[in-house]
Amino acid sequence: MDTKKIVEEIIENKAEDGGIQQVYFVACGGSLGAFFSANHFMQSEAKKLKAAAINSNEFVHDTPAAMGVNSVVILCSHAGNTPETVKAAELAHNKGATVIGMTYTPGSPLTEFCDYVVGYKFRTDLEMNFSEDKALVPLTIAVEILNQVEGFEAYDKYQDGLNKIDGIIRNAQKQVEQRALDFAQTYKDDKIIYTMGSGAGYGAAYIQSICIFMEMQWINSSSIHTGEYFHGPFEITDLNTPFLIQMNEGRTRALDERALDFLKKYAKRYEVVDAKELGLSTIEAPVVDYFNQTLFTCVYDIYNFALADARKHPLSTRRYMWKVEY
Ligand SMILES: O=P(O)(O)OC[C@H]1O[C@](O)(CO)[C@@H](O)[C@@H]1O
Repeated sequence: MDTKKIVEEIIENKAEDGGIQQVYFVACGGSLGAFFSANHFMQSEAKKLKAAAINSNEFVHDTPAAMGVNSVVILCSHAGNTPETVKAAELAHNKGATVIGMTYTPGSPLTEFCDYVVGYKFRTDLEMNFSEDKALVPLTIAVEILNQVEGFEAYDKYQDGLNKIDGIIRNAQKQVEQRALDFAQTYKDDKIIYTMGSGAGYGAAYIQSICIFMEMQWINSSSIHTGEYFHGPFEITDLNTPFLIQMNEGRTRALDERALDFLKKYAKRYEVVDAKELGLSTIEAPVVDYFNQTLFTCVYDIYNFALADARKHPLSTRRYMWKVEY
């Protein structure tokens, strides 16, 4: 069933109970980060609908009081077997919420408690169109929910963006090929790399920090919000500390520019990934913000393969994950 029909059916089923009032995005790690732009979209654009992105275990132990028959709970687990995400799905199901499960693994344990199961493509899928990316699938669901519940004026502009994003990302990936190799050579021996970002693109910086630098490369990191940078983190800026700063195209670009101006003055080792320079501006202004995350994540792929190669540390290396009890 396509997204539009799924949302129509959910609205019909909830019509007598007060309709959809809340949307919760629930997952762990990279799958939670993939929800950030969809959640940001809801929080920015909705006048009545409430939305939150919540770690699965927090959702289980500190369940929002409003969660129930008027909620749509969208969960994501790539493997579909992260225990706390499966538990969160079961809890949402038992409370009467409509449960949408996103997984890359059909038939995985997560799907047992889902009213709808939605797939997505992963960036290693050679045949993929980037509009089916893990961050864009929940965003498309969110756009559909908002449009059908409250109306969303830029709905057609969003569909146009979906049609354009694949070409934009393919060009951008080519554009950064040499830069990624240079980055890998420059930073391969660093023990710490901070990431910086803001707004609807922030999820890419978050994933890059926790899943790539920390999990897959064992490099210390933290994602710093460019607006928050001036309220603490900027004190660690010096000529040696590396930063990867992403520049959004859209409403929060001013925050990123302010942080970059400071880096230009007081830092020396920073890499700039700029959505405007990478061609995102062909997507129309009212919706362009929401495409930053997928562009950055897919461009980081090129950097990450180069870095892993230069460091001789494959992205699949783990010490604890899936190996010990946790
Ligand atoms: O529930 P999922 O999406 O399979 O996630 C499992 C793991 O994969 C990651 O998203 C990336 O390896 C981790 O952050 C997470 O712990």
